[in-house]
Amino acid sequence: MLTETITTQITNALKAVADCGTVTDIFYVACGGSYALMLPNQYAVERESSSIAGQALNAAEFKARAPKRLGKGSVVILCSHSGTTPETVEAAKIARAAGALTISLTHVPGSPLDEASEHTINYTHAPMSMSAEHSPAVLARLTFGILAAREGSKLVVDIDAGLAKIGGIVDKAIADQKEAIAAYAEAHKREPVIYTMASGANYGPAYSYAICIYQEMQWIHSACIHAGEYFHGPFEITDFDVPFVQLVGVGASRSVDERALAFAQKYSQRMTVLDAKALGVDEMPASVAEYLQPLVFSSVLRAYADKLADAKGHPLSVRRYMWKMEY
Ligand SMILES: N[C@@H]1[C@@H](O)[C@H](O)[C@@H](COP(=O)(O)O)O[C@@H]1O
Repeated sequence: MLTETITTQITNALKAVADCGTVTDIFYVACGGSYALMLPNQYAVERESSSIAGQALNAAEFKARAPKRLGKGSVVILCSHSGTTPETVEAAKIARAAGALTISLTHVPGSPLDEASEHTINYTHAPMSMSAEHSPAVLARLTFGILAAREGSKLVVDIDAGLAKIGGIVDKAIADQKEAIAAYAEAHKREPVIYTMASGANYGPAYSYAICIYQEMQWIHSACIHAGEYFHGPFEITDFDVPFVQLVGVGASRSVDERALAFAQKYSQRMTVLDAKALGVDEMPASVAEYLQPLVFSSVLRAYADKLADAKGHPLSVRRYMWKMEY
């Protein structure tokens, strides 16, 4: 059941996009886990739009890079869960000053990001579940809503149909994976290093898992390896005892994932493989499954993270520096 507020907020933001004289660029700007949510949207714009360029940038990089194309023809979509990350708030101010239309996602109404942006969407937050009102779903609705408004794309209809099913798909996938999740947590609770690997739209959730779950929340050394880049450096660290979590997606980049998996499985005995097909992603319309699969992966991966945190006795909420030290 969609709440009136979130749908109205999205509708109002999309109306503003439709009313713009021209839209040549969408900049997706955020930090950390919120930035990772943007990456599948950049991917979708690159795959589907003939007239709009999509670019996802860390908010500090957005300020430093000062894209020359930023201006009246730009829509800048920002996200900060807390609404307080200074780089993201400043990016909203920079975007507005440049004449861009700013649309922000935050969980906290009245937060500095909310105040700094023309349009705000206050999404639902409930890890290990998914709905059309969770932040990555809101981003997909915005991205495909913009493509509908500016280019007449019909895919937003399929996005809505996919999102109507996504809660059930995620619940079933997590239930089906219960034993695999428990086995993974036991087998990895003392690992000092775990790599993640993915490509295409799934690079975002794999990146988020490496930096937010392993590094930030579990203090495990990690890096996210792009499956296509694996053969151009990273594969040299592969060994029988080196653990990887690999996401194998549906859609255009699946062959990139499969090539990396075939090699990694030959030399590592520590591969944890999550295949979108086994997670029920194919139940969504084929036209958009590759754009919505990150929502399934991120929810299932969160279930893996929760169990690992339990097995390690290291709660996901513990930080040494974040929100405690000056940075
Ligand atoms: N895992 C994320 C971090 O990566 C991020 O830096 C921080 C602030 O993010 P936000 O701007 O979304 O509040 O929150 C979370 O802990």
